[in-house]
Amino acid sequence: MSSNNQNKKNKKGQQQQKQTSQDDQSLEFDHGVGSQDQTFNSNKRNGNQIGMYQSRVCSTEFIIEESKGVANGITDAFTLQVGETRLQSASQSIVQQDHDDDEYETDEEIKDNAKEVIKLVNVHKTYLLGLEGVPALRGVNLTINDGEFITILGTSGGGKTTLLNIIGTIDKPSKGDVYICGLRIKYSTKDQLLASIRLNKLGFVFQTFNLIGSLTALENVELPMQLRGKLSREQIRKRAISLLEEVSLGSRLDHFPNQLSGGEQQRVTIARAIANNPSIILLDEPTGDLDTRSTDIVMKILVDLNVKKKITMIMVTHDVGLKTFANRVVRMADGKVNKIEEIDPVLRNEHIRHLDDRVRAIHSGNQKDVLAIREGIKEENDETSKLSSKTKVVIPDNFTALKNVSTTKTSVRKPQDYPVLRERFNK
Ligand SMILES: Nc1ncnc2c1ncn2[C@@H]1O[C@H](COP(=O)(O)OP(=O)(O)OP(=O)(O)O)[C@@H](O)[C@H]1O
Repeated sequence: MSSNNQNKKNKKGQQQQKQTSQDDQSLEFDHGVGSQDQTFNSNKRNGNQIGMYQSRVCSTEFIIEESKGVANGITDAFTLQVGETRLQSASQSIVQQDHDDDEYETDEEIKDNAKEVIKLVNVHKTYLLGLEGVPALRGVNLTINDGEFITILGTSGGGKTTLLNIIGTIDKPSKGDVYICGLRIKYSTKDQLLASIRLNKLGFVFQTFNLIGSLTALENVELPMQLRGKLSREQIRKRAISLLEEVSLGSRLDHFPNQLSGGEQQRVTIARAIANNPSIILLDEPTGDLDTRSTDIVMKILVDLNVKKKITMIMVTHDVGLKTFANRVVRMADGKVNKIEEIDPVLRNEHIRHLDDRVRAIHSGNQKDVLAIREGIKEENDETSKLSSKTKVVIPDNFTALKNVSTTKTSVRKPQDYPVLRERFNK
């Protein structure tokens, strides 16, 4: 597109905005990622003024309602509502938008940043510990494109989690610019707006699963959809079931987190994370508590979400073996990005193919195949098999208790099997 056309488009966009009943009112956003394609429109629906913020890769819908009894200037006369959650004091998030033609970027720049979903420019984060400041990030610059899989590796205390929290809007930078889907996050950005971004744009998966213990797997997955308030009860239930089926937990819907293994809990967390169709999933050590088998299953789900559904993945991990599932590896130390490594696509595809083979073998129950396929540890496998052929477990005669151990299969227990839960389940 020529810059003339772009300028015309921008001007037209500005005129259209001026013609709306929300003349000159817009969500606050600065010109950052994909700014040339950001639009703000509003129209009336069911008596509510609906605002739609849209960039090339993201969109967020808001209900703007004239609030009652507030008349201190036009920017104070609105309350921002997202889904069912009325967001108070959002008037400060709705400010004058005055685009000047010269604020738009050139065609070259448009091509360059068309797919950026995250951009951090000289980001600092200092935590206050008593009277002392703890510098966690010291000038981080990073751009992540739509659909990329990024792994963040680095030294302990290097700032990986802090960086993830800032990208996830859980924390705000002390200094520097953060753009998420084109929206600029500042220290002054209202918590309500951040909550809306989290609910609509981001999915989270943590090492510790963070499932709500008193809710079943199904209820945990339903929760973000209920908070968002866009689907009916039936639609939410149907989608939650299908998401759990997608992560092979269709038979465990009514199970509580403490009745699931670590790997299964993590799969529930992933189903919950994708419930609202996020553009980006943030993962902090998602396989940190899992054995290799569960790690493979979880990684296969994550890689599929990235490759097939084009969801951007940003994963903090200590497991160097996982780095080849990413497009790029960001290495952090002392609060800085000290290296960014591109993974050769051929190598990445090969590793993904090996992963597919291993997971297929796991599902077919052939653990021997899984070990044989596991690349990079072949020699170790050889050592292990030598060891296992030599090593014999001898049970001493006087250990009768062990000799009489029953070898019947462990049955899967349902909530009804637990007296404490039976009452709740039958309600
Ligand atoms: N809430 C906090 N208050 C004070 N200091 C903090 C806080 N969170 C993190 N820090 C400090 O910030 C620095 C970066 O911590 P961060 O957790 O981001 O590192 P990390 O790379 O994720 O470490 P690890 O790999 O050990 O999890 C560390 O020095 C840490 O002690």
